[in-house]
Amino acid sequence: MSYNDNNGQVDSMKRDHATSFDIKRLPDSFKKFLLDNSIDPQIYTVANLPRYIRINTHLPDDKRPTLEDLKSQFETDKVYAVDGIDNFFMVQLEGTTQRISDITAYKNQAVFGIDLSSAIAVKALEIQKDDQVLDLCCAPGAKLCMIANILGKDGLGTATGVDLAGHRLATCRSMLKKYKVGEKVRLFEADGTTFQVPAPSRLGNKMIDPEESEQDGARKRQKTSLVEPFWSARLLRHDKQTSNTLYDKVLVDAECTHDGSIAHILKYEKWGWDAFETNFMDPRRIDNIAELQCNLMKQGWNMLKSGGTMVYSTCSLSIRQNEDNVAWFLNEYQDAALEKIPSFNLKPAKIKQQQGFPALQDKIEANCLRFDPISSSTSGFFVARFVKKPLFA
Ligand SMILES: C[S@@+](CC[C@H](N)C(=O)[O-])C[C@H]1O[C@@H](n2cnc3c(N)ncnc32)[C@H](O)[C@@H]1O
Repeated sequence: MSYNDNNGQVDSMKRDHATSFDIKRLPDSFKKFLLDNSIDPQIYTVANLPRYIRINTHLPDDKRPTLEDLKSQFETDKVYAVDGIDNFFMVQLEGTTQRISDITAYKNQAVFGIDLSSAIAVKALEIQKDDQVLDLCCAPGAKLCMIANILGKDGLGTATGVDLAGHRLATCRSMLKKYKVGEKVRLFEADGTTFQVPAPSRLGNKMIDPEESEQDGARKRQKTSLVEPFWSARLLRHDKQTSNTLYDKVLVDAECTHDGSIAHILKYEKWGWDAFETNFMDPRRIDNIAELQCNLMKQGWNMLKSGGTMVYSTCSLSIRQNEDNVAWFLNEYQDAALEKIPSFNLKPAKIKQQQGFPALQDKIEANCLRFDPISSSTSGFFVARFVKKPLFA
């Protein structure tokens, strides 16, 4: 492992990978899935990946742990600030008995765990304090907490989280409350492929969109029926859903086969691979997931302002759910421009070859990011960022 610890910042993520899992134990259908997607099965043998935490910046400065506090609480010097992502730290836990949940900063809600690849997806939204942000698949909510944290307490920015699963949204609500970051957040239990609630028009007694007049609102109020939120912060509770306002930023962190989440896949060792095959490897299930992802991207785009940014991400490493979907989207939406995303200290994996639109391959390779345990020492993750251009500029 080589780190430059001069000022506590990560210089290089090169590390020796310990192995813990015999890939011969993976079921045949999954091995075929990996082969079809040119995914190296060795990624499932990588153990002791670094862990990542974000400081809860809703807390006042004197309640936030410093790098030295974190080293002392983790009982290791191997804690590093991630260069380029404020308030974000990597910790190498092997050799210590501590877990993230053991440290005082975690117990005081001063830090939360979130993988660096996920943080890069949130960072790619380039959230500003007045942004209206839509998170179309928000539960259980680590990215939504980070979004709320970046929006901060000043400004007119809000976050709207949507998820189909009520029980997962309940976890999300608990997280927002636990970290006390939900004062400008609302949640909807809804299908993201048809979700049409506009960005809120008011934050408490402040107008978010000054061009939206009361009269317009009253006229539209007669036509629209209110979609009841699953949960809403007090400041957003009386939104009449009558604005015409679309969102500045949309995150589509789509439902996927989760094959990039090594910890998730290895749980099936205990649960039984049969359940994994039924849940994820059935070809009809994979077709349906890819179609769902395209429909989520479509609706995310419909709800995005001109000039706005949409980030698409999955924790799958399959071509079908990543490069193929990006190519499909670029071909479908002439107003979509793919933008390069900084990878910070991480060394991304190679972008795979999609089949549908060969002319778009160079653009996808130049702009999208793939992460995996071997290349980047993170969970498997894919991120693409689109900006909505004016159609007839
Ligand atoms: C990868 S997880 C999202 C993780 C989340 N962004 C986070 O950071 O914790 C995908 C989520 O999509 C939700 N989902 C599945 N189908 C959906 C749909 N049609 N509309 C909205 N959410 C959906 C699932 O319930 C699941 O919570």
